[in-house]
Amino acid sequence: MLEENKAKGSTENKEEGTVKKKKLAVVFHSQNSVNHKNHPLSGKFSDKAKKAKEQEKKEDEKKSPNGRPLPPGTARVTPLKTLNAIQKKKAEEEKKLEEERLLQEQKEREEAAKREAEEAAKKAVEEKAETVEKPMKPKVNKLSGIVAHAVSKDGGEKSFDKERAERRSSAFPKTDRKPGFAKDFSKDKDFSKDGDRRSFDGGRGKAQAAKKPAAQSFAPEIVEKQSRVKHDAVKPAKKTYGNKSFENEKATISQKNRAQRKQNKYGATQSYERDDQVKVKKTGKGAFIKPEVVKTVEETIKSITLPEVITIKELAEKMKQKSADIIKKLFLKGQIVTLNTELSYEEAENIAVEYDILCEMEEKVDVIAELVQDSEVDEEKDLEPRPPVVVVMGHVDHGKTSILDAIRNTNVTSREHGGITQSIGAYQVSVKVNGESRVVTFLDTPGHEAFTAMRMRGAQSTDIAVLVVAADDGIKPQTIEAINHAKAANTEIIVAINKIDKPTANVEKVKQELMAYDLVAEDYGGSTICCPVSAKTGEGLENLLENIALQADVLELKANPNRKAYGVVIEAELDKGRGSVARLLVQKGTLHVGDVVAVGSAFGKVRAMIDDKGRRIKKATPSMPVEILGLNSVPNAGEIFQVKDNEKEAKAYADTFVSEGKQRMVEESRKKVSLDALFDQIKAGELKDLPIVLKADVQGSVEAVRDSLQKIQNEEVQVKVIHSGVGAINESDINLAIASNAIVIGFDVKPDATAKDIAERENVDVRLYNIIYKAIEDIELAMKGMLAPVFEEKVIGHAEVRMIFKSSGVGVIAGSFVTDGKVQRGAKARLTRDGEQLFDGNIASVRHFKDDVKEVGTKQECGIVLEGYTDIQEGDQLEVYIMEEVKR
Ligand SMILES: Nc1nc2c(ncn2[C@@H]2O[C@H](COP(=O)(O)OP(=O)(O)OP(=O)(O)O)[C@@H](O)[C@H]2O)c(=O)[nH]1
Repeated sequence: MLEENKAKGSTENKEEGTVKKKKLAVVFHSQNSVNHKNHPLSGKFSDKAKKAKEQEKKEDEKKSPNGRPLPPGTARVTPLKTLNAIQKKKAEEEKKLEEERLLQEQKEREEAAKREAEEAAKKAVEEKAETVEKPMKPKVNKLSGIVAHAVSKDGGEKSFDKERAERRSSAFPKTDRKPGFAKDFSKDKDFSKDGDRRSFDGGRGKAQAAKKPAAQSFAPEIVEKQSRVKHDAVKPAKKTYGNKSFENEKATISQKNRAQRKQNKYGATQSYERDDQVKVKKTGKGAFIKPEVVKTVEETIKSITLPEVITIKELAEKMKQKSADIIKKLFLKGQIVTLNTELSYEEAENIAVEYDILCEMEEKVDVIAELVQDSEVDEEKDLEPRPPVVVVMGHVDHGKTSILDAIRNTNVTSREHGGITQSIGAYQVSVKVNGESRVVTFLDTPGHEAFTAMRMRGAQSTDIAVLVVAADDGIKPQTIEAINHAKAANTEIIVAINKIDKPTANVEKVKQELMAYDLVAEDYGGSTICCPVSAKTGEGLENLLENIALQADVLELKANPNRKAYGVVIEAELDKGRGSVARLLVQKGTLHVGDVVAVGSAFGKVRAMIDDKGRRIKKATPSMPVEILGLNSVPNAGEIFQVKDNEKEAKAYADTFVSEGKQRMVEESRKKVSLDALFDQIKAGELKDLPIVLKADVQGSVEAVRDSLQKIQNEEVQVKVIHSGVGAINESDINLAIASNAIVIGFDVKPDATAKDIAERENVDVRLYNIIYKAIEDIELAMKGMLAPVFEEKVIGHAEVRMIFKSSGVGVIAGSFVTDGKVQRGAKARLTRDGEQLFDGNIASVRHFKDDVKEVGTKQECGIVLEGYTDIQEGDQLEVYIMEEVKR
């Protein structure tokens, strides 16, 4: 109807003009008003109607819901059903809102995750590019691999989304997305952690989750740090929780406080956490945080190597500490030291231990020993039999030279005979053994010299020692010496019982005597080969040679001839016309003319080579003695020679030898065994045996002293008498002592002049005794480090008595004139009259005029009081001396 009126009015308006229009407007107004009687809702909103309605409502309220009037005094209430419905509706509305909000948040998170993934992908690509350029560190390698997997083009994103959805559904089960979620979320610590991480970091969570296993296997620290970083990094996101964020934040704060309390308790954690927090702030929300490898501080025990002696300064440098600190520490312990104070290894070790530093004793490399060592290792298949090298030893006049000559003369062919013009210290002979031609090399240097010199570098140059014993004389001191030399060098001994042509010869007696020296002849049940020979008649020589050859077979003497030559110098000299001449024994390989030889401090190219028959030869094979020309200087006998590739190499060898040799000489002179240093050497573990060379005036003494000495031993060291004999200490004894680093003990004997010279030069400790127990006591004390010092008399001046004074207080004063030197208080004096010594004792006091003085010098007058001696006369001579401690 309204529509109709509207249409009608508009038509009328159009038809009747403006006046009508006005009227119509009024009509329209009245007709459209709800107050108009024609209005369809007329009366509905009128005051009257309103009032009526209210009245009706009041009436209704007085009725029960089912329309019955309420009893007076009761009010109408909303039914429970209706209330429930209202609440349900409200809850549904709230739920709807909450779901919408969560959906919104989820959307936001997905977007954030996408951004993260993109960023991670970008980083991975960058890292990959870096790893292509540089060699990858393990950490980068693993991480880049993981990231690459997370963003791989095909399926990478897909699996990423899928995994993210899975994780989200597991991290946020739908039942948890309720209004109480935030509260529960914050209360549940474990869930809160994971939930935080998984829900807020989105894509990063995925990437990191993907990294996690790899990172764990790589270094647990990485994972720990990552989780902490992520946990903090998501904090700002919590604020987006709208009205729930407050509760969430409260939970975070309480969590933080708990962490803080924990941090305060453990300082280390505190600083660690703080560092991370700083990092989080820097990186900001949503940024990809590259996990850092936390360097594990491993407790490493430092160790240093120390020499036997070290200065404070050197020690500080080795320990990387300040010298001042060490000096201070020692000072506080009552030790006053300076930078240059030398410390023993033990002292230095004690200091180092205080700095938690372990010490090791510096191992001294014997450069020369290394240098002379044969660097080439011969294989068994390359070895070929070589002639034995034999040395002939024995007592004086027992026939050594005669035997050697006889062997040489009977074994050289007529062609060679005339050729023997010179001795080169060794020669070779051919022997027929069982119809087979065999060669034997003889060294014709005096036996013990050959041993001592050859043993200089520890080279075993001789294979067999022929001990010559005259059948008519038996074992003599030098025979024993020779036995001991051979034994000390571990050389096989073949006994040649010589002069069997003599009527007084007694072969059996010699064999019996030999038994005292552990040389038991085969026919006496032993293994020592004894060959009766006569150098004069030549009898038995063939048999001797055969036995030598057989013994060589037993010893299986072999060498590789196809390699660079290596051997030993037999002797060497400077020849006026030919320069340096060295006689060598080739032990391995083949020496050729033109080879460059290095031998000790000498070197040079072999210019010429001469054999034992004086012939020029081009090459020398194992066990061959040769004379070579061409060295730049004269080498020492016993020195090792080696063939080098070129002169430069040989020169370098020689240079090292010279420099090291000097150093070694200093050290060796210090290291020589002496009773004074014995204890230190034992303690340092340098000594296990104490070798002794014993000489006495009679055999009875030798045995008595030897037996007593050999009984001396303690836990660390044992006395070993390596040689004992009757007679003065000679050159040979000293040489043996040098070669074996032994102490020489003389009982009622003295060293001869040469022996004394060598002993002094070579620092050999020679001890002389005339009472057995004193010798034993000294060695025992030395082994315990308690050997008393030795004092030596030192004359300091002479005086002549010119006047006698008598004093009631001091007795007789010898008014004397000091002719030379000085007279010293506390010194000793010997008074002689007409060459006869009347007094030897202490000087009680020395006066100059009336004053007591410490000393009076040459050409001065003084008063001397002798302790306990008054029978002094004018003209008496006084020799003043002091007792000085001598270093032994
Ligand atoms: N009857 C006899 N005399 C011999 C024999 N061998 C050596 N002689 C003699 O013994 C003496 C010493 O001989 P050498 O060969 O000089 O003895 P050595 O051991 O070499 O002597 P040194 O070189 O001084 O150590 C000489 O007069 C030889 O003639 C032998 O078998 N029978």
